[in-house]
Amino acid sequence: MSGRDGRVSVEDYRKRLLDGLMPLPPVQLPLARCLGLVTAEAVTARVAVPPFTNSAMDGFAVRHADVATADPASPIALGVVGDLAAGSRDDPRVGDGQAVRIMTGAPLPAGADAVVPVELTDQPLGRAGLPEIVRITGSVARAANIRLAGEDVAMGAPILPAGVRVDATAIAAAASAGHGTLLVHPAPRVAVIATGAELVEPGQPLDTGQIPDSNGPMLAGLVAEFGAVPMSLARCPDDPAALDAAVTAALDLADVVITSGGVSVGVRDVVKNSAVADALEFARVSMRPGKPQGHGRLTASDGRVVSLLALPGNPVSVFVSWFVFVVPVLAALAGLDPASVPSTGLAPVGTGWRSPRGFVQFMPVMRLPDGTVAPSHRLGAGSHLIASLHRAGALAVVPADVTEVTSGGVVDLIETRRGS
Ligand SMILES: Nc1nc2c(c(=O)[nH]1)N[C@H]1C(S)=C(S)[C@@H](COP(=O)(O)OP(=O)(O)OC[C@H]3O[C@@H](n4cnc5c(N)ncnc54)[C@H](O)[C@@H]3O)O[C@H]1N2
Ligand code: MOO
Repeated sequence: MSGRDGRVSVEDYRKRLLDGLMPLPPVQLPLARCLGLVTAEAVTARVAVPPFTNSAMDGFAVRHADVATADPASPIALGVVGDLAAGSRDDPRVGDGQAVRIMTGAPLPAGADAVVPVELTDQPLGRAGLPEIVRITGSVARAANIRLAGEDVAMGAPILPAGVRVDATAIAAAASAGHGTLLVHPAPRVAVIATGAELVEPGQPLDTGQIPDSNGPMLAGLVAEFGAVPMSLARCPDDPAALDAAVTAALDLADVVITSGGVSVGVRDVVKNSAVADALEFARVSMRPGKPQGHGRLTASDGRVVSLLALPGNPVSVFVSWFVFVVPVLAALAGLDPASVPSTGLAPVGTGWRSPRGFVQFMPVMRLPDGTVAPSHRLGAGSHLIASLHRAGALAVVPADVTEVTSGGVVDLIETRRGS
C-alpha cells in the first residue's frame, strides 16, 4: 500500500493517533508497584491522618492550667503518673498537678491539653529512668505540641484525584490514609522493531554498507525512561514477510508496537510493502525531521487492540517522533491527558538558525552557560546526526511560518532530558 501519502499538519496527525484511544483497563496493585502509574479512580482517606491525637515532642503531657506560670526561677512540680511511648496502648489519665511522660507520636493521654518538651523540665535529654516528680521550668501555650486527629486529612477526605501519576509522595499519602493498594492503569508494554537490511548489532564489525542499529536501542531506552515497559527489541531485514512475522509476534506481547524505517518512498521500504501496511495509514507530516509517518490499530490473537506507530528510519526523526507522537499515545494509554505531554518550556535564543517554510522544525538544542539555547550540532537539524544528539537537552519547536530563528528572540522547547 504505497503511493502518494496525504500531507497533514503535526496537530492533525497527533489527533488521528489519539482518536478514540482509551486508557488500558485498570488493575488493583500493591503500593510498591504503583510508582509511575496513573490513578484510575479518586482516592479518599480510609483513616484520619493522623489517626489519633498525639504528641509532637518528647516531653510531658500536662494540664495547661497547671504550668501556665512556670519559669526557671519558679518551676512547677508535677507528679508523674505514666509513661507513653509511640505505639503504646496504655491509657493513663492526667489529673490536677499530674503529668505523663510522653514520646513524639504517642497518643495524648486523657486530661492533658498541652505537651511540655523535655528541654523545659529538670529531666535529662535522652535515655533516663521515669521520675516520680518532674519540675516544669517553662510555660507552653494551651494545645502546644499536640497534633490533632485528622488535622492533616479527615477520614473520607480526598487524597488523590483520578488521572494523576503516582510519585513517592502520593504513595506516602495513600499509605498514611489507610491504603495498601491502588486502582491504577498499568504501564503500556511496548515492542520495538528496527527495520533495515543495513543494520547490525551494535559493537559488531561493519561490512560494506552496514551501520550499527542505533534506533532500536534508543527506542528501548526511551520506553524505559518514560515509564513504559520494553517488551522486545527485534531487528528485521527489508523483507516484508519477516516484518509481518515480527509484527505478529510483537502484537501478542505489547500494547504498542513501534517500527523504525521503511516508510518513505524507496522501492524497498519494508513497512509499506508488508501485509501489515493494509491496516496502516501513511502520511507526510508537515514537520522536519520526521515527515514520513504511518500508524494503525491492529488486533492481537487474544482480541486486544494494539497501536502500531511506524516511524521513519532517520535516527533524529525517530527521536523527534518519540516526543511528538509516541509520548502522547503512551500517556493516553497510561491514563494521563495526552495534551499534558511532553513537557515544554520557553528559552532565549543564543545562536540563531534557519527553518524551512511550511514545516514545523524540531531543532535539537543545548543550553549555553548564559541560559540561552543553540543548535547542538553545527549542521543543525540533520536527521542523521545521531552521535551528537545526546548533547541536546531539548528540541526547539519552530512554527511552520517562521523561516529564521534569531539570536535574542525566544523559542518554544520540548524538554527531552529526564531525571536530571
Ligand atoms: N525521494 C525521497 N526520499 C526520501 C524522502 C522523500 O520525501 N523523498 N524522505 C526522506 C526522509 S525525510 C526520511 S525521514 C527518510 C525516511 O525513510 P524511511 O522511513 O524509509 O527510513 P529508511 O530509508 O529505512 O532509513 C532512513 C535512514 O535511517 C537509517 N536508519 C534506519 N534504521 C536505522 C536504525 N535502526 N539505526 C540507525 N540508522 C537507521 C538508514 O540507514 C537511512 O540512512 O527518507 C528520506 N528519503
Ligand atoms: O523527515 Mo526526515 O525525518 O526529515 O529526516
